[in-house]
Amino acid sequence: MLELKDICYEVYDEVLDGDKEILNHVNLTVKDNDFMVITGPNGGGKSTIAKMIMGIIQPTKGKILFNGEDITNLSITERAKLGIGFAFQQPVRFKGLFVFDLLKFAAGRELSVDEACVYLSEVGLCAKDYVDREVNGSLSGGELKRIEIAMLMARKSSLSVFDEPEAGIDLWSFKNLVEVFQNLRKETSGSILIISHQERILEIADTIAIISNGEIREVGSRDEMLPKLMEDSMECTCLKRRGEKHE
Ligand SMILES: Nc1ncnc2c1ncn2[C@@H]1O[C@H](COP(=O)(O)OP(=O)(O)OP(=O)(O)O)[C@@H](O)[C@H]1O
Repeated sequence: MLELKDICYEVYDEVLDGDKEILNHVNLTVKDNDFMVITGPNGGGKSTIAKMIMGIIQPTKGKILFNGEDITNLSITERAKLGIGFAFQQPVRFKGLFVFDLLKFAAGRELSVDEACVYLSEVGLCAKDYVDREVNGSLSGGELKRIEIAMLMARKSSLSVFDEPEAGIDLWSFKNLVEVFQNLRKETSGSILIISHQERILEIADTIAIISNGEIREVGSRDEMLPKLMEDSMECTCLKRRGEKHE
């Protein structure tokens, strides 16, 4: 499905007055129908990988293959057409558009209001209050985040990438969010890649990858990786345990 091959990413850093290495020879494979969670300490390079998969930034070195096709130089739109969907850590506001329009565009087909309402309800929004809302500054960060997740549900991408879906979601709704991902997995035939620090999201993964300092440290099955992460979380703060606040 998705292969990152020897990916490096460098940016010019004014403070250093030189190149700063953000990703260092990253190799990672997301298999068909895999539910992978990438985790690791802040600043490790997780969002950078997500942005690279979507085509928002280009690697300095290396290749990205999607179903065997080299997509390294394809635009965001071209990748979306191939079936890669992305939910941002900080969702974008689209002034002048309404929630229903966004869901319809995301689905890429005719969508009834009833269907749109099902997606909104699934992400814990009272559908009748939101379907006609404009996607402007009046929506809170948490509301936008949920609308974005509903968009990916409507899109049914063959690869759905979520960057910290828990950010801005209150603890009350978080349990539902975990259920949303479990349902998404049951209902879609594609792969899911989630960037997360949350234990409860890691618990529903098939595969867990750990990245720190721009390098993949370890990749393995949930059963293999969770005990190690739990041990590490006693020593560091990279993993948020049950009941901890999501920021
Ligand atoms: N354009 C850039 N210029 C300079 N530094 C950058 C740039 N993009 C990313 N970085 C740095 O690269 C590192 C990795 O950033 P990234 O956002 O990928 O981390 P992350 O693992 O997603 O962190 P978090 O868990 O806090 O969201 C950080 O130290 C960040 O400051």
